[in-house]
Amino acid sequence: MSCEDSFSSALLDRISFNFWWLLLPFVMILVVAAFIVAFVLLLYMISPLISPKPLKLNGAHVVVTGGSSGIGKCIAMECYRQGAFITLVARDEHKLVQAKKEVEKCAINDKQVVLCISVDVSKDYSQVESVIKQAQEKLGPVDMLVNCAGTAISGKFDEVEVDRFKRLMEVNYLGSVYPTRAVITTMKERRMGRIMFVSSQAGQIGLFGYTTYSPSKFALRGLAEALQMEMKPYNIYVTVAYPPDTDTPGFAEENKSKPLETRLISETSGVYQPDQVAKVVVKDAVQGNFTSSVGPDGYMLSALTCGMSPVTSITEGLQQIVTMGLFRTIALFYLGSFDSIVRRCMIQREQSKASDKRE
Ligand SMILES: NC(=O)C1=CN([C@@H]2O[C@H](COP(=O)(O)OP(=O)(O)OC[C@H]3O[C@@H](n4cnc5c(N)ncnc54)[C@H](OP(=O)(O)O)[C@@H]3O)[C@@H](O)[C@H]2O)C=CC1
Ligand SMILES: CCCCCCCCCCCCCCCC(=O)[C@@H](N)CO
Repeated sequence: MSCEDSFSSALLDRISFNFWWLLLPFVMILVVAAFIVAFVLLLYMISPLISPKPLKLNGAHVVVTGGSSGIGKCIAMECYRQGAFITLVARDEHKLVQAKKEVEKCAINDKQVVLCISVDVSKDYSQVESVIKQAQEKLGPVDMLVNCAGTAISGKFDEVEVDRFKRLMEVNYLGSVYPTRAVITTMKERRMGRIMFVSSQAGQIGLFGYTTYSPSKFALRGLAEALQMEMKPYNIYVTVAYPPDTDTPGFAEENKSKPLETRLISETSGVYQPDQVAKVVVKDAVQGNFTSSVGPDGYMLSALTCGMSPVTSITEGLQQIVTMGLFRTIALFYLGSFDSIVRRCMIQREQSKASDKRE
């Protein structure tokens, strides 16, 4: 190799070496950009998980529709025990007066007041609006609205009277829309508030015998999700409660005409006491949790059916991510057992029909 050759190859090495160094700033920019993107993504993931500030029930005005009986009455009592002022809304005045006495027994100071208002929440919006106005004039703006007025009917799809489908949508769905509409403007102005919708486990799964009832409870979830997205910037938090079978006058009434299949399937989840249910759902609403469920089956159902519903804590989000597949596996077994209940009931009925004919 000549002297000249070795000189030019050294020069070439130098040039290529410098070329790589030239890339370094670009690489650094890329790394920084990647970090920024990852950070922004993380912020996006975390931002819906930030928990709201809990509502102080002491001195707050809580309106409970369906507050004269069952779950609603227990919710009113639970809030009263925490120092709230209560408006009970229902139709029957006699039941309202009785409930007022029971709620008053839970007082923790002598300033607390229970107001009763008799109105049908499902019929006329202007009526609902005017009674809410009355309540606000007496006890101040509503801090929390609990939509608990509702009825359950069970029966086979082709045996339920046709007008019941409309009636249940009126009571359970519109009966929650109207009071919510009546309180929301003031809540938006005050940049605070809580709205609770009392759905049901039958608002998470459609079961035999609930073709009238389930849709009216599923509807509440759609309303709640859309409303929550609109209301979050105003610091208003929406909660959907999904109680299991609960020992109330309404439940006793429903049981009188419940198909055997519905009874057997529902037994999977057991019967709870209304004060147990009230404690859980009030706590969730105060914390601003979007979903409120009761009992282990309730917990599994809520994780399984979370879909695109809002999350209110990091643990809730993580639990959903981790448990969903497992719960779906468990759910397949439940679904299998429900199918077999339905099949067995049908075979039994056909056998007893056949033996009746023979006699
Ligand atoms: N008990 C259970 O197993 C479960 C119940 N739920 C839901 O919880 C809620 C309460 O149930 P529960 O406590 O058992 O029921 P109850 O029948 O014991 O109480 C229902 C309450 O709602 C009121 N109400 C009914 N219709 C209207 C109306 N049109 N306008 C105003 N008030 C009305 C009733 O008073 P009045 O009749 O005087 O108007 C009563 O205060 C319902 O929405 C129900 O679907 C959910 C899951 C399980
Ligand atoms: C992992 C998956 C777990 C699945 C568990 C399924 C349990 C099903 C039980 C359904 C009970 C229906 C309650 C209806 C209550 C109601 O709203 C009426 N009683 C009103 O009066």
